[in-house]
Amino acid sequence: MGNIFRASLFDGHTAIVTGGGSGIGLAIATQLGELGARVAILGRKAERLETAKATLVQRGIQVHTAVCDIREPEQVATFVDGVAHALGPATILVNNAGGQFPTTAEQVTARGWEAVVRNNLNGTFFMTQAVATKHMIPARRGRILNIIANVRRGFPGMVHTGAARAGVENLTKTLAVEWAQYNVQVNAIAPGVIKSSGTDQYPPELLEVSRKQTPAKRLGTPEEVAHLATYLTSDAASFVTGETWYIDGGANLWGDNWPIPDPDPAM
Ligand SMILES: CCC/C=C/C(=O)SCCNC(=O)CCNC(=O)[C@H](O)C(C)(C)COP(=O)([O-])OP(=O)([O-])OC[C@H]1O[C@@H](n2cnc3c(N)ncnc32)[C@H](O)[C@@H]1OP(=O)([O-])[O-]
Ligand SMILES: NC(=O)C1=CN([C@@H]2O[C@H](COP(=O)(O)OP(=O)(O)OC[C@H]3O[C@@H](n4cnc5c(N)ncnc54)[C@H](OP(=O)(O)O)[C@@H]3O)[C@@H](O)[C@H]2O)C=CC1
Repeated sequence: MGNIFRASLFDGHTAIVTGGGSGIGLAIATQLGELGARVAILGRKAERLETAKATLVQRGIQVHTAVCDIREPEQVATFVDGVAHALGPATILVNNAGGQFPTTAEQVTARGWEAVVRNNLNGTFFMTQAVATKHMIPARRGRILNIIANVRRGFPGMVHTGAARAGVENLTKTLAVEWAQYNVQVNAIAPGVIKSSGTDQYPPELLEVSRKQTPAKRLGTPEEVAHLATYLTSDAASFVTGETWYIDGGANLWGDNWPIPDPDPAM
């Protein structure tokens, strides 16, 4: 599918896309950049960022990259200041960095729980607070978009990420209200199962179950998520705030979210 948006839509904007070095984040960074935004991406792996930067620059996009772990507030502050210096204050923030691993609730260790909650909930808040206070609130202008997951019916099989993403969904509502006075809109996207560099790490049989459980009978693409992100960060959505937008081929309405093991017959 081609791009339905106006080429100069984001002229004069600076967009931060966390985790913009791969998958959904890179698709969003590409689309915002192709529509005129200057783009800043971060991640933990320098090599991944360099490869993504080359792709974006090849498309004529002005890019800033820096290694940053969103779980560390000092690194976040340094990154956000670096963006202002390199590209100007951010008008758009897409909190896309995150992830987890499949586990039963009985088996998850304290360190595993903490790693996932820190990544998805703490990291999103640290980045949001820094960008809003340093760039958006002083300018009285900003769009924040949080990428979460399908948590409508809990997240059996990934209890840690379900709890963390539900936290981000609630954060989205709270900040939409608190920051409406500053002309900062805050929304969330809940993707279903998307074929990406992220899900390529999951066992193919799990993804096949998800495909069958999706009414559309296919997985989504990063570009489809990027189209929704473009709408929600554009002026077309200037009266939209505090909402979570599902993009999942109907998956949240039907079928198992993610397969959980059958009961152990010995128990
Ligand atoms: C249906 C929708 C599908 C959604 C798809 C997507 O989201 S696609 C996107 C997918 N993309 C992503 O998910 C990318 C981002 N995700 C990540 O970087 C990791 O998943 C992370 C969030 C755990 C952080 O990692 P990190 O390197 O900072 O963490 P760390 O090394 O410090 O580990 C801390 C503790 O975590 C535990 N533990 C860790 N891994 C596993 C495991 N596989 N197995 C079991 N346990 C695991 C372990 O207890 C460990 O403690 P230990 O044993 O060392 O004492
Ligand atoms: N694909 C799917 O089906 C779904 C994905 N999602 C979510 O969408 C987002 C993008 O996923 P996707 O593109 O598929 O997967 P990827 O694994 O490709 O993307 C995750 C990105 O986040 C970065 N990242 C992870 N942790 C940190 C951290 N602590 N600090 C900075 N950067 C970090 C990674 O870079 P690096 O490793 O270099 O740090 C990577 O670029 C994730 O939050 C994911 O959980 C939600 C629902 C479904």
